[in-house]
Amino acid sequence: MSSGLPEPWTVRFSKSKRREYFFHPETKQSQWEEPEGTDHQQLKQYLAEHPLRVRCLHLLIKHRDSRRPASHRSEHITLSKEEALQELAAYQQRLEQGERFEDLARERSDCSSFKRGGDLGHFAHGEMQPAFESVAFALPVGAVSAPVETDSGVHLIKRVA
Ligand SMILES: O=C(O)CN(Cc1ccccc1)C(=O)c1nc(-c2ccccc2)[nH]c1C(=O)O
Repeated sequence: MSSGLPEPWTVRFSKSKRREYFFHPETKQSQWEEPEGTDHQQLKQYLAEHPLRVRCLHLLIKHRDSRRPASHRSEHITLSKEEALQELAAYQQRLEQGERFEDLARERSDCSSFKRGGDLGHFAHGEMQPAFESVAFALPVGAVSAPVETDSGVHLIKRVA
């Protein structure tokens, strides 16, 4: 679907100003106003279907091959990736049985976000590891991912906004 922006303009999210801005990848020009010739209605429709940022919870289980195999739970994580995936599958079942994602993340996540029930807040493209980002942005609001592997470990991701 077209963004309604004249080529090759793109739309990005400014974290500092917490709003979208427009960027021309060739001239490197950026501006707050919609570029000349933008189809405003099409841009609004596009942004409704292609959010510039999402908000997710996640439950991270680290293993011995994680980039930093340590967390608030263990100074030296020796779990294999296989064992971590098996543990994650058990958490998927508990979610399917109705337990709250936040409670399970608080109970088990190796990420420092455990104390916030796994809440990572809002993030835009380019802020998370690629595998994490692509799954997070593809999730419908309210949905939980299948296990996702990153350099940090293995994750379940729930999109909340
Ligand atoms: O990968 C590394 O070298 C170390 N990290 C990165 C990190 C460390 C502390 C805070 C946030 C991210 C982690 O292992 C890590 N990654 C995450 C993470 C990964 C994907 C999405 C959100 C958080 N959390 C943690 C953590 O310890 O708390």
